[in-house]
Amino acid sequence: MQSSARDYKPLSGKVAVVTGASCGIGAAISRQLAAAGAKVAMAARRENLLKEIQDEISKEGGGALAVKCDVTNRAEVKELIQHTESTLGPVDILVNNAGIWVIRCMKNLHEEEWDQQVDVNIKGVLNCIGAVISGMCERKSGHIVNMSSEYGMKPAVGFAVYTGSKFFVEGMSRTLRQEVCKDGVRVTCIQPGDVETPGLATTLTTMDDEQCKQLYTYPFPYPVLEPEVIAQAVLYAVTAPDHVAVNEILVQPREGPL
Ligand SMILES: NC(=O)C1=CN([C@@H]2O[C@H](COP(=O)(O)OP(=O)(O)OC[C@H]3O[C@@H](n4cnc5c(N)ncnc54)[C@H](OP(=O)(O)O)[C@@H]3O)[C@@H](O)[C@H]2O)C=CC1
Ligand SMILES: CC(=O)[C@H](N)C(=O)O
Repeated sequence: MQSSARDYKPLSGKVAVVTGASCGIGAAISRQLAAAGAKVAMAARRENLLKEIQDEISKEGGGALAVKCDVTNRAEVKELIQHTESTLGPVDILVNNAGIWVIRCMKNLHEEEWDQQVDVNIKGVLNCIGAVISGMCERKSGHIVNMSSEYGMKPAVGFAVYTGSKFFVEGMSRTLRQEVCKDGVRVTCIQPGDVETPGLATTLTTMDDEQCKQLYTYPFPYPVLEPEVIAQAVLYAVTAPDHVAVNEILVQPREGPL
């Protein structure tokens, strides 16, 4: 291969923000966007983990910025975007990846867990979109990638509030897409099935709900997805030609279809 083709970076000159970038899927997305040439602002609460990934990306010759940010805090999200834009430039790509879940049936009331999932998975996504959407529309260019789930399309015992939050992400994204498509802005939902991440391992190994324990085993009886597979899906969507909208990508383990 000629060196010019080998060195081609499809996201060169682009600025991306990835939330929930300190581990799991968000870390993989940050690495792949940076490898594709984007300058990536990585947001999460655990700054030490973000800094480690930032160093790793820098050593590979990429550009990354670690920003401590809790997506449930609207003021912090606005600061995240302001800091990114003053340091790296206007945001071209927002990846709303931060998300949490608790595996517990609703009848075993833990209302504070419901609030936490709504705060991160719904309000956190809205906070981030709110901080970038008008700028994208003014610039007539932008891409919002929302991390949904296969559970944004089907029920799952023990995941009621989580599935509700991902159904919200799906519905909101469809309408937002219609509102901003003529402003040059694209909205993509990624719908992963089970992905091997710290979040998945922790929630499945610590769940104490008896009904759920009968249903879910860990490790899985078949190979699940690596975070890099989901990062590739994001990369595919954000590198499509400008007039092409990759609106949804459902990626599941072969043995775990809908
Ligand atoms: N793993 C899976 O099987 C699947 C995951 N998904 C979705 O993918 C996304 C990532 O999941 P996954 O990588 O597995 O999860 P992990 O639990 O492994 O990672 C979650 C990430 O979100 C961050 N985060 C959590 N709360 C906040 C907050 N309040 N503010 C900012 N960042 C936050 C965490 O960082 P920190 O703690 O440092 O803040 C961490 O970086 C989620 O939206 C999830 O719903 C969808 C389908 C399947
Ligand atoms: C969080 C999960 O456990 C999950 N499999 C999903 O979102 O699809």
